[in-house]
Amino acid sequence: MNFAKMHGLGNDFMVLDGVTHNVYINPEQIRGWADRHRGVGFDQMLVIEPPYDPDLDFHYRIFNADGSEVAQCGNGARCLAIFAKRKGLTNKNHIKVSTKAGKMTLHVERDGRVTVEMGVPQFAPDQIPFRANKEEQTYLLRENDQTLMFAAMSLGNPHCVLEVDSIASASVAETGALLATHERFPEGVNVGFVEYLDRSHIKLRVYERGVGETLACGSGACAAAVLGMRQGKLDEQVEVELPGGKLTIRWQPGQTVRMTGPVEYVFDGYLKHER
Ligand SMILES: N[C@H](CCC[C@H](N)C(=O)O)C(=O)O
Repeated sequence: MNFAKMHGLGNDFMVLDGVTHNVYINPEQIRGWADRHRGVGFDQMLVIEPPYDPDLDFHYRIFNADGSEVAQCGNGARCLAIFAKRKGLTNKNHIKVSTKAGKMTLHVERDGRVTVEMGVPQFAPDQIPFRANKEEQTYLLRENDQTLMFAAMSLGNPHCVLEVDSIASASVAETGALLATHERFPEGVNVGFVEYLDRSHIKLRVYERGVGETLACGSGACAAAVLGMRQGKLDEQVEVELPGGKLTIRWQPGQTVRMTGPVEYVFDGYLKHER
């Protein structure tokens, strides 16, 4: 089975062509291939498939390293656009795809970066989903001997974002693991830690559901920017500095979030794969 290894700011992917071939995978295989010592090694697996809808170009499926299937991956969407063009699956520069979350458009820019229309953010607790009595700008959660304050939303996948004075000293692993599996997030959650530099620049680290901390999280960058804008702390275009590099996020209330960033195509691989 052929695959491509790609990344967006170090958030790395094993990409499979499910358009030209039938791809048969299961969670146990995904976990094995995700292993960075015994397998290929990746944060997520992406599978591009034929569209379900005639006015779309492709459908795409996303699997975390733990084998869980999810509905949104911003860095992955950028890589998918470049993969589809490199493999000759399309010659378009504006590619319409669907995921479990809905429809997105991928715009391949002249400089090789890709802009993704990520969809309209959802803030209602039952849309995230997050167990809360009503929608708030920020929520408080008491756990052990600490009180955590965060904002929360969905972009087809759930995000909560905590403001910290310095992301360098943020307890990403501990607090990330605690929130990512907390009962008040019945489907889990991606946990962002944001440091505000000014009204158009933030620093961000993300503990991803189903993976752990990654070098970058596209939907997490969108969530941190949108939640900051919504709290009046950020302007409508924000540069998000992640450990792996920078993304540009643009949003206005009621509109789709737009994320722009780079893509790297690292290598083509082949896996001897018995079904
Ligand atoms: N871990 C995420 C999926 C991948 C998101 C991230 N890699 C991105 O670039 O958006 C989740 O379980 O919702």
